[in-house]
Amino acid sequence: MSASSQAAAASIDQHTPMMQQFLRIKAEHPKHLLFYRMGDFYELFFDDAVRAASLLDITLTARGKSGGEDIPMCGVPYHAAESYLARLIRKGESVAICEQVGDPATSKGPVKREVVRIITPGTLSDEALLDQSRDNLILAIHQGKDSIGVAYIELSAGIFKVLEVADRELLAAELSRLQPAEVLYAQSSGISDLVTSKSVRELPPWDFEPESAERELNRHFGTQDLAGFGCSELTQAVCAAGALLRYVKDTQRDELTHLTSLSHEQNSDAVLMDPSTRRNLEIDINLQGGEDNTLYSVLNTCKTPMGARLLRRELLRPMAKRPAIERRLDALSAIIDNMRDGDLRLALAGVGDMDRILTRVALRSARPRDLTRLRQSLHCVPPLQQILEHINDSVLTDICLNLGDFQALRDLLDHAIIDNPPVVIREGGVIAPGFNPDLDELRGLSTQAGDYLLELETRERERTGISTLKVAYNRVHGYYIEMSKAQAEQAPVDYQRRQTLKNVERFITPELKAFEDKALSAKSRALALEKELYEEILTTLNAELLPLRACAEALALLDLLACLAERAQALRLVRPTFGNERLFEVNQGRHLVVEQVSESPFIANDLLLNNQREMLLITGPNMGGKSTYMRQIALIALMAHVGSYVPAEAAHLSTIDRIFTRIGSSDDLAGGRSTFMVEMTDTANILNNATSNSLVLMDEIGRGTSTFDGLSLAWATARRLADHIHCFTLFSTHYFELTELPSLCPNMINVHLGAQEYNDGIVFMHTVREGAASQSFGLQVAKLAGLPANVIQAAKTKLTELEQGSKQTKAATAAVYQAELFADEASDTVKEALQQLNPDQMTPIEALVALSQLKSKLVP
Ligand SMILES: Nc1ncnc2c1ncn2[C@@H]1O[C@H](COP(=O)(O)OP(=O)(O)OP(=O)(O)O)[C@@H](O)[C@H]1O
Repeated sequence: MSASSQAAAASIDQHTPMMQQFLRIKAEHPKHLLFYRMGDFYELFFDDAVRAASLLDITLTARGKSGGEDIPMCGVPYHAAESYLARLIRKGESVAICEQVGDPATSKGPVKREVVRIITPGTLSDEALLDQSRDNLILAIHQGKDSIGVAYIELSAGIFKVLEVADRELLAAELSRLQPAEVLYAQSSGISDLVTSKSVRELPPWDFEPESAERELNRHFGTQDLAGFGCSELTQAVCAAGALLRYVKDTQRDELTHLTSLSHEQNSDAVLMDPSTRRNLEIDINLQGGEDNTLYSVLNTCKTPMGARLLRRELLRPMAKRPAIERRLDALSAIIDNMRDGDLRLALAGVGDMDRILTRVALRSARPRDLTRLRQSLHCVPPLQQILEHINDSVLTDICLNLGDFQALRDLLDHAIIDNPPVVIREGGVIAPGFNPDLDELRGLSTQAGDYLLELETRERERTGISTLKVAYNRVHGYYIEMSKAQAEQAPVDYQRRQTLKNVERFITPELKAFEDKALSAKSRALALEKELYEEILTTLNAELLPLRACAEALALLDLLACLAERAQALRLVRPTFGNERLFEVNQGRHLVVEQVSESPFIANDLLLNNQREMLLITGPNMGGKSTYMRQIALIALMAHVGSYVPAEAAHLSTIDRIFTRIGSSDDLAGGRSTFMVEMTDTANILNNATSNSLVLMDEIGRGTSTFDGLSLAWATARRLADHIHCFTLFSTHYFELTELPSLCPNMINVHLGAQEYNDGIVFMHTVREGAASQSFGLQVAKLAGLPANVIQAAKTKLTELEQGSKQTKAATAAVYQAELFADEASDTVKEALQQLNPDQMTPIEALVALSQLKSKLVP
């Protein structure tokens, strides 16, 4: 039996009143670690203590007894709680923060305590707990009959969105894009296998009930129905959104007024990519799971964390609609043509993480330094507007408008908050002098105290004749007059003993006591007033939350555009053009990431895909550059759809709806799928879902199984894509048999990556040329890789043997084919005779004789 169940079993009355209070509160939060505030510590008891002590590697002790057993306990200091919380949350735990809310002075029994907030991995807003480079989402899923509803909230940025997907595949794609920190779904809804987040919560099914979900959302937004958000038809998504909103409100113990709207993410607005495509293209995470050498790492030079997070979001969900893409491209061109990216970036450098600061303002947990960073960000606005006013572009004009005019707020923050305030308001010293006359007066009393105390000290030294006498102050005992033990006997009669230490005695006099009362009350009144003023400033900011939020969004977008403009120039990128005709033409395209990391110069290559050339069959030696070429094409398409310039001399394309990739082979052992199974699942997904507007990359499919099986599967897949789906496809293969396909399918074209033999070795040209490769160079590449010479020699001998065998197999296949032609009439003797023939070892005369003998058997 666990410790807390033991406690529960033991009658609650057997516990101390404090422990009774703890158990009552804990019973309401069985799934959270309860941080129970006791003075300067948060303490944890029973199972919570055992769990937290092991997760945090802190000492587990005991406090009191329950049912005769010690009660396990551990604690963390209140002032350092954040770092402990961060560690627990990173491990997927949720923590209920229970504070003392009553006044200890007037409380009978234990002081009143309440859970004021529940911190869960998906509902973070504290700066110390958040990773500034990525969104932190909480997401809810509701499985309906025909579709799956998804809702997610990014609390720290005030984002609330819904979407619906048709099936589990698309749900997996969205989960891999959004990477939620916490996921909610209804018990036994059958989707748990798709969710990989560390923190998942199963809620009772009735939390997702449609009517109450709609009511909850309408009440929150003050709306009659959800049509204004374009969500009235989205039953499943609304169920998910209702459950999600209720959960987040419950954990935050807040009305979340900063979540001001709900928006519908339409699938048709975005270029969709499934999880393996995102992984294969190494968009923001490389194949090893790190962040370096990814498209995001090469493109991200944003000046603000908001801009960087927006860039990541956009790369994972590029735009699918041409007008939206072109608006973005126009804005980018306008910045580049006016050469203003440098100025913009300079001005943006002072902008802080305003998005997240505003959420803390809304939740009233903003700290003094949040306000100074907000002030600094608002000061960056006018110079940015000045730059933007000179550029003629509709997106930039909108940004300029949305940046807003916050003169009054700027002035308020300038006057209200000192330059470098302390971290927290608790000890005061945050509100600037001159902001509030009452505060100045109260503070004056404390400051004048310094002069008064000096004067008192001189006076008392003279009166007592003790020249080493000191007047001082400490937090526990207040003001005192101190002298050595030996001198204490000369203390006047009005000196009352306050504290005795080893070598000194401390006294208080009636005069000093009267002063202390006045000074201390001035100090505490000043502190109370300061807190009041701080709250008022938060209220003033909250009244402007909507325009401030719009300003933060505009800053993020501007940062993104300035970053893309800077990258376009630094990396020699070009503006892509979009047309209505199906086309994908690239002149001298490059792979940005390979180009950055490679020491040798990158060889640029062309591409042409159109209605007549829908599929490229790519052959060439290992290491020739097939995968690089295919990925570079997909990345160019992706960047163009983000509205970015692309690495090429020119690029003309039409919009695409999805990018699919079947690249490389990795086992999914955890998911119980072998390499070949993963390969075939990916292929099935492509064949089932690709449309004529999709871009498909197929890298060497079929290599995970036996040659004939693999060849047949690759053959049939290529034909399906070219004959029926008509998507733009890049299909690389080592099966030379496939290079015959273009003679059957006119929309397929052979291209190859060049290589040349040189002194028994190989030189890769990395250039893409029309036509099929003539040989595979496998052994040369193996030699290059350092395979021992004797192994290479043995492989050569075997290769010759196999090539011989293959010729015979081909001849035998032809013979069988012939036999089948005559199958109806052919007697068993003919079949037998055919099987015994070995055309490779026959002279022409022997062949002729055999032929005439066969004929005589068939046609007597
Ligand atoms: N266009 C290029 N310019 C310069 N270097 C390149 C180019 N393309 C590829 N490379 C280099 O060649 C290496 C091999 O490329 P890649 O993996 O694309 O070959 P591959 O043909 O797909 O090989 P395999 O068939 O073994 O999978 C890359 O790591 C890169 O360093």
